[in-house]
Amino acid sequence: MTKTILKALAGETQAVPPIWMMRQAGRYLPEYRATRARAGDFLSLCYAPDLAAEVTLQPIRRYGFDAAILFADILLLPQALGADLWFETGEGPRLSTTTSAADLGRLGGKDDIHERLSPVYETVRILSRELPRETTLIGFAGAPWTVATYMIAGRGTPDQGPAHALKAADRATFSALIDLLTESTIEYLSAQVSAGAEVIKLFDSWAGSLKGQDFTEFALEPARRIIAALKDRHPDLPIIAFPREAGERYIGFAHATGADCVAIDNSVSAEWAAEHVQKDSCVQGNLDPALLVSGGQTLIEETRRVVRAFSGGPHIFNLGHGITPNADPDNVARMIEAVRGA
Ligand SMILES: Cc1c2[nH]c(c1CCC(=O)O)Cc1[nH]c(c(CCC(=O)O)c1C)Cc1[nH]c(c(CCC(=O)O)c1C)Cc1[nH]c(c(C)c1CCC(=O)O)C2
Repeated sequence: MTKTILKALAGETQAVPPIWMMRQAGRYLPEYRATRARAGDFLSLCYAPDLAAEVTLQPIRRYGFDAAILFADILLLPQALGADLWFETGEGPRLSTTTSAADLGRLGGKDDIHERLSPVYETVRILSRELPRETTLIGFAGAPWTVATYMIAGRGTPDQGPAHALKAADRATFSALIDLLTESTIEYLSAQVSAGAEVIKLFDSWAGSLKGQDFTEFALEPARRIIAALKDRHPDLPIIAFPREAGERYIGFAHATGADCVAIDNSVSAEWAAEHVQKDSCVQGNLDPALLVSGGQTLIEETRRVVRAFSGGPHIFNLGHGITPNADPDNVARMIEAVRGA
């Protein structure tokens, strides 16, 4: 039996699309909040393999999703390279900033990351033993540009201003940081695959703020390098790329990078993505996560609309971005019913 997610990634059109959800292990679930309280804080949860595996399994038990995504965070990699990382309650991540050649020189190299990240690999090993046979295990990392935006600013920013400023002022240092992240991401993801991850997803959450040649150089090209290196080491590995809010640049992204699937945010319509993106590859997406807060008949109709729009080709049902903490867990069940019963 081939798993439904792997069939979609191999290009198969299925009558009922497989389904999972970005941030499916998260604060909207009471059982997640309880395990997180046991761990103490978010980073302790990421580095405790038994508890990280437990929260990964919670949405699988509750909803029977077709895929589980490793519980970790894209900012563990900069921490493994030597950046300080902490989370301010209610505000989000904080990091020591990397904005000069001297800062870059203080970071470790691509082969120095594994000791710090070994608990993540252990989480993957536990999950590959404990997941149901039909469930696919997805590993992930942030794409170099997105991770760099946090390292340069030391926090999340609405417009990635500090990263754009460094790119303009000191392109050599900026490019060296992107290169270090590209090389380290290859090692990190390859270790996840060796530990048992069956699919890899590359999150470029801020790809949409790169325009023109910058998009080519800092979103497309690093993704291409990471995907080529991973497929060289693990020839059958399927890879999902998520250049969020890439708009027109979604077109041809799979072909140019070698990705097997492109995840689509909800700033474009499913009908547009079916016509322009799904013709080249599997697509994943793109229900508006806000519908899981508001629910009602609109949630059911929009869910059916996404399924219908993508029904002519390979499709993995998902949201356009992560589910939010204020979403209603019952709405998730209603959405799944609308996909599977549609
Ligand atoms: C930009 C980014 C980050 N992390 C991630 C991204 C890329 C995807 C995206 O755009 O959402 C990716 C991520 N973060 C998390 C996962 C786990 C797997 C999943 O369920 O999808 C994944 C794949 C757990 C998490 N990562 C985080 C949480 C919430 C932490 C908590 O429990 O308090 C979770 C479940 C924290 C986090 N981590 C990050 C931020 C900005 C925040 C704070 C925002 C928030 O609080 O929601 C960085």
